[in-house]
This record gives sequence, structure tokens and C-alpha cells, in this order.
Amino acid sequence: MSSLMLQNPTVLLHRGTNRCSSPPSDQNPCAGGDCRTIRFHHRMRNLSIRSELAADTNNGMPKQSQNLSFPLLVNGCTGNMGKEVVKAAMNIGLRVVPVSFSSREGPDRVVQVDGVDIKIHGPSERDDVLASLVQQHQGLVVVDFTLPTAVNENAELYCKVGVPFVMGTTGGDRERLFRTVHEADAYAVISPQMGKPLVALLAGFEYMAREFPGCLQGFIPQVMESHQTSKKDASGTAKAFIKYLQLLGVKIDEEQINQVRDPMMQMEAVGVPKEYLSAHAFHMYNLTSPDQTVSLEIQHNVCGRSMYAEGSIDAAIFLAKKVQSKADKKLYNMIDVLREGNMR
Ligand SMILES: NC(=O)C1=CN([C@@H]2O[C@H](COP(=O)(O)OP(=O)(O)OC[C@H]3O[C@@H](n4cnc5c(N)ncnc54)[C@H](O)[C@@H]3O)[C@@H](O)[C@H]2O)C=CC1
Ligand SMILES: O=C(O)C1=N[C@H](C(=O)O)C[C@H](O)C1
Repeated sequence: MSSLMLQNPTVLLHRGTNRCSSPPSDQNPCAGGDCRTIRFHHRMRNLSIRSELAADTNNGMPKQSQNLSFPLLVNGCTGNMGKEVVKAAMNIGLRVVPVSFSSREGPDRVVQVDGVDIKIHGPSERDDVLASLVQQHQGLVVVDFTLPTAVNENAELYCKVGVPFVMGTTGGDRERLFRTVHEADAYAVISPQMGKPLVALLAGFEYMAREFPGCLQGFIPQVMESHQTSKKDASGTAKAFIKYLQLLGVKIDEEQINQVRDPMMQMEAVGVPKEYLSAHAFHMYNLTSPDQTVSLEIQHNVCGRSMYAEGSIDAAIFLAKKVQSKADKKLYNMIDVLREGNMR
């Protein structure tokens, strides 16, 4: 068990200071100088979240009994999304448990996010540490942004210790993932895409597929996605779109996704701005009618990661509310989160 936990088991982090000492980022555009605008922005967001949560009727439960200031643990704080989610959580005053996990062993590992130390535990400590945190922090929710190789084991761990979780990580064995959650009857939000505009676009395709199955019968598909070279798997978002395209009658499978990972090609052929080579997600779906007289093109291009981090926090808030209200339905996707008006 971690020394941090033994010495200070209830330490939780708030980012409520008046001074911004952090460098500029997607989340924090103030350049360490005049922070009034960003502080105002953070405060307004904080207030709007709190009032939104307070306004919830929660199936007739008294509003005061909804302690929605739940603790959040972000898994994968060694990675890019993990850090981004911690920043987004602290920006709105959510309590972040300063612990995260890793696939590698190593004593006394710490990562810093916005000046906050987060203790990293390896696989041998993971189960005990998480079980103990679940006991210490009532209402704990985990957000997972790790790697495709970790998806299934992590979900199994969250189910074993009984902690609700948001799974933003793509890949792994998705059937096994859903089976794990279903069999454990666990609370979870699982989605390869956390960004509000894209969740809405996916919802549009879900609608099309439900209402007009087969309407793109025979259309010839081309799917291209470009991500930073460190991305290990094919786009989970593209895979989700492909499921809808299949229902619309398009003959396509995931193997046909053209993954662009070469930075030169990303800049020259895809049009990715140089400064976003290390953090972008560009997608293009091209569908041509069998006689080649009609073509449809859907494109979504995202630079940076803040959109996903914001959406993950929305998902965590949504899930905390579901747990508190003891909702019968337990497994959700981001369309559920959007549908209930839970995305800011
Ligand atoms: N759902 C969504 O909207 C989005 C999903 N993603 C997905 O999230 C995942 C992470 O993305 P990035 O942060 O960009 O990758 P990254 O490579 O920057 O970070 C992943 C981190 O997870 C760590 N890790 C590996 N195994 C672990 C384990 N068992 N426990 C804890 N940590 C472990 C790695 O050491 C690494 O530091 C990817 O699958 C990516 O596709 C990324 C952005 C948005
Ligand atoms: O790894 C990423 O960066 C992203 N992963 C998700 C995916 O695979 O669809 C979402 C977005 O494309 C960014």
C-alpha cells in the first residue's frame, strides 16, 4: 500500500487558488500573467455545474441528499488524456484523488499535473490500493484513459472492487469489456468518443441507421483517420461509425480503415497543422454510389484533447448521479449522457 495513502489517506485536491502559475495549454490559455479572465471562466463553469446538479430532482429524493461533489480518480495519469482530464476536473473544483496506476512497477513514482503530485502504483499494488480507496472515498468514480492493452484488465478490476467507471480508452476486446460490465452489474459509461459535437454526430448516424436501414446499399466506402504517431490502435470513433454504415447497407469492415500515422503525410496530405501533430484526430468517410454519380463525404477534425476531457467529466458527473439515484440502468454510452442534457 502506498505511503501516501497511509500518511494522508483522505487528501483530495482542489484547484481553487487565485493565481495561475501553470504554463498556457488547451485548458488554460492564460500565459501565467493576467489570469482574471480564465479565473472568471472557471468560476462560471463551476457555478453552472453546481447549480445544474442542485436543480436535479433525482427521482423525488431531497436535493440536499445528493452529495454530487464526488471524488474522482483518473487512471492513466502518466499519459496525455489522463493529465488533461485531471486538469479539467480541477478547473471545475471536482475532488481528484491524487493516485493513478501504471502497467510498470517502480517505487515512489509521481507525476505532476498542474503542479499537483499524483502517486503512481504498479500492477502489484493496484488491486489493494484501489480497494482501499473505494473504502475511503465514498462515491468514488474512475475515469480510464490508458491503452488498448489495459482496457479489459482495468474494467475487470473496477468491477471487482465495485467502483463505477468511465471508460474512454479505445480498443481491447470490446465484447469482453461489455460482458464484464454486464455480468458484474456495474455502473459504467463506455465510449470511444467523448466530444460533444461528435457524440451528436454519432447520435445522428444512430438515428439514420434505425430509421433508414439499408438506405446506402451498395455505396462504396473509403475511411481514413489520422492521429498522433503514438496512437496504438485504429480509431475507435471510426469503428463506431462503421457499425452504423453497415446498418445503412454499406459493405465495410474495420480492417478497411486507412490509418495515417506518418507526420509528413499528416501535414501534406491530410492538412494537420504542424503544432497539432502530437494531438489530433482527423477523420474522413467517403461514400460513393454504385454508379459513381453520388458521393457523400463526412469529415470531422479535432485538434488538441480538451474536448474529450470535458466530455469525460460530463460523463463522470452523469454517472455519479446515476449511482446516487440507484438507477436501474447501469451501462451507458455518451449518447445517453448527451440525451439527458448532461454535456455542458
Ligand atoms: N474516448 C475518447 O474520446 C478518447 C479516447 N482516447 C483513447 O484513450 C486512450 C489513451 O490515450 P492517450 O492518453 O492519448 O494515450 P497515452 O499513450 O498518452 O497515455 C496512455 C497511458 O496509459 C498508461 N498505461 C498503460 N497501461 C496502463 C495500465 N494498465 N494502468 C494505468 N496506466 C496504463 C501508459 O503508460 C500511458 O502513459 C487511447 O486508447 C485513446 O485512443 C483518447 C482521446 C479521446
Ligand atoms: O487516441 C486518440 O487521440 C483518440 N482516440 C479516440 C478514438 O480512437 O476514436 C477518439 C479520438 O479520435 C482521439
